[in-house]
Amino acid sequence: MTDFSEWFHNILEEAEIIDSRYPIKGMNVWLPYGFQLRKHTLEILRNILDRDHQETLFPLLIPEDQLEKESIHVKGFEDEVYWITHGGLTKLNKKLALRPTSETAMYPMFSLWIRSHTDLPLRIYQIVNTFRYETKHTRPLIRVREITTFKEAHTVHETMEEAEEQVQEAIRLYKEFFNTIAIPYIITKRPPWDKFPGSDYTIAFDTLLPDGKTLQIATVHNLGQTFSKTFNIKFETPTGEHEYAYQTCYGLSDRIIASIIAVHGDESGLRLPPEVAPYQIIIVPIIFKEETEEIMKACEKIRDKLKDAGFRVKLDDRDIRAGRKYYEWEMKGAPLRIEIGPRDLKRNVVVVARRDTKEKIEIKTEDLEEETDKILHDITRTLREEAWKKMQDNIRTATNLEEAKKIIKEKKGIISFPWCGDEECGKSIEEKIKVDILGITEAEKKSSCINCGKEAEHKAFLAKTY
Ligand SMILES: Nc1ncnc2c1ncn2[C@@H]1O[C@H](COS(=O)(=O)NC(=O)[C@@H](N)CS)[C@@H](O)[C@H]1O
Ligand SMILES: [Mg+2]
Ligand SMILES: [Zn+2]
Repeated sequence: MTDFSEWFHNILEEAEIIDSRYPIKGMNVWLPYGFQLRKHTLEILRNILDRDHQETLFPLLIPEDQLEKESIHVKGFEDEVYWITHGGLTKLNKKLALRPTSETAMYPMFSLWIRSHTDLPLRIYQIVNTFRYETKHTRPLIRVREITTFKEAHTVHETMEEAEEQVQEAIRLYKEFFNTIAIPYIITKRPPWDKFPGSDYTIAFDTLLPDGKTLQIATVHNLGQTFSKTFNIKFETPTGEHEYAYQTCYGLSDRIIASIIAVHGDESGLRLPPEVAPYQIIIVPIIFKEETEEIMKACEKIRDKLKDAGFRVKLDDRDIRAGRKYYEWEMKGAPLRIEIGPRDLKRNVVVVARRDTKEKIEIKTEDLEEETDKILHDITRTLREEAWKKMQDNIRTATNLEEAKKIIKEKKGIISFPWCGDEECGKSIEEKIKVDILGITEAEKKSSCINCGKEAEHKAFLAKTY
């Protein structure tokens, strides 16, 4: 893990997550094993969202005049939009954009759908690919040009209070999601210069990667009435007036998979939380010439029993050395491995090896389902606690710029500091010590700003970021 970037790129290939040899920069192929990891991750996300959102699907292409309606929004994306100019040999009379995000695809339709307060609140989401011509260094899963797993939720409300409540609800459901996949986060309100283009404000979830840089893994935006005024999303109130609606949107992307890989990985490769692992249990027969038949029978019986109990289990019966199998499934992050040899068979036990702690446990065969379930839950808890501790051990406080500079130079990580909140002061901090201000959290006891000395009513965080 000395060179995280190298480790990350290698493991994506070795664990067969994606193939980045596709001949367009920033666009990659999901390989079957990686696709299953993505599929199980999205299942968890959908189960959470489907409680009070409805899933939809909008067209990929956005007419130029629609994309450009909201001036601040389009300004924020103008250098990232991919354009389509031809249909076959025919030049299109107006360019079509590949959605970089779908506000301008959705909101003209919302304007048609929403007439009365009885049509509100509207809460929809889609999980699609979006396209951003990223000019900064692209990196698989972390900064891609085709964002293949872009979950965007968009909500419409009668009042600002309801929109505020929806922002809090989005934060709650993201916390539940990240806790389920054992990813730690810090939540801050982005500085005004870093909020989503066209939004009133942006709340962001950042996690810390092993190289001490933070990754923005989800964002929640309060859009106020900016887009409803631009796209004429109005509703008739119970007393017959016509009001512009209040909106929010919240998104996450392939970076979720990047964080599962990066945060939980170790020298031997991936360590996947059982909730998302393509295989939760790998059975490896320990074969000795004379008793092959019996061993295989016992393994198949145990595989069927665990499958019936609802686990994702694979019997690795390839004709290769057991040690090769151990290496491979440790590298691919399978949470549990079950070894069954002649001695175990005689004593009616199996040996279970945990991927998170690498400890081996002997379990009576008849207790296997119950014990497996307990151990898998314990693996998620262990991964979550370890990841939270690693992140919290790397949040340090600086009371002056020199201190902040020193910590960033030596350790990177996240730095909490008192900040006045002024834009030019914030920008000068970013300039002076080459960091990004992640944002502010709830106001803390008054102190003086790390940079300008004025009264600081914010506790802010800064870090080197992706
Ligand atoms: N080039 C990229 N590659 C991978 N993930 C990205 C990229 N750009 C943004 N993301 C992720 O996508 C999330 C949502 O993007 S966003 O611009 O912040 N927000 C939106 O687009 C809103 N419309 C959310 S519905 C970000 O928080 C970030 O985690
Ligand atoms: Mg961007
Ligand atoms: Zn200041």
